Amino acid sequence: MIDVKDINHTFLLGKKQNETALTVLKNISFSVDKGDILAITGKSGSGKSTLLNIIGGFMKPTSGSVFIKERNVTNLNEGEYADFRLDNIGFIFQNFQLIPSMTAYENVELPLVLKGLSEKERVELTEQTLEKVGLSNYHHHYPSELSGGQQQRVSIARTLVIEPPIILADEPTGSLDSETEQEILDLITGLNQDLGITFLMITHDEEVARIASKQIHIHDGEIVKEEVSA
Ligand SMILES: Nc1ncnc2c1ncn2[C@@H]1O[C@H](COP(=O)(O)OP(=O)(O)OP(=O)(O)O)[C@@H](O)[C@H]1O
Repeated sequence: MIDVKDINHTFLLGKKQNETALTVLKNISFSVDKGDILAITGKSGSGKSTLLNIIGGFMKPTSGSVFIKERNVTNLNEGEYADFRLDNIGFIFQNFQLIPSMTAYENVELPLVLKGLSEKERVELTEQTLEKVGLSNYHHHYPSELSGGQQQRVSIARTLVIEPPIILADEPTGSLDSETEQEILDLITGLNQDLGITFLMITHDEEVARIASKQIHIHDGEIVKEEVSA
């Protein structure tokens, strides 16, 4: 479903004419099958977020290609990638990235507004999705009126509402306590098993990596270990 082929990435730092090059990804290749949960592990600064940003189309790699559903997405321009994302890729972030001035319901409904769905379709899908994440009674709450775990559920619902086949998650439980972390991991595992959603997840937490079907470990921009769970 996702094929990452020979990705290299170098940042140029400093002023023009006086730049220094920092290579943060070296010859990264791996593939993810439909229904996998892939954990990308590695210490701070190893290049995990850069890799996820490249796969999510927010950055172009210096060289190499990413194929998603057999399409070479590295060649897409910004607008084309935005359309591709809306149909194929959801995102979950450590700090939830909800819009504070919108209620839980409005946050979840937003991608459907962007997709141009009718109000009737939006109501149905938004209500169903909030129910799937266990937040039927929280439609009118603003993010500041919700716990961290509830906010992450809203952010998962916001991504789920467009029914993406793939979800990219950057430390999805990084700011939650261990009990809440387990609830969110159960939700992710359930979505993977029940809806067949493929997850790519950055984590430095062994507990989180444990739910993965496959793990790649990055050190200084290189894959140094690849493991498939039994
Ligand atoms: N926009 C940028 N410009 C220059 N250097 C960058 C940029 N983004 C990241 N880097 C550098 O690239 C390296 C890899 O960063 P990256 O954020 O991918 O690591 P990470 O493994 O996700 O770290 P963390 O776990 O702390 O989030 C770091 O040395 C970082 O300083």
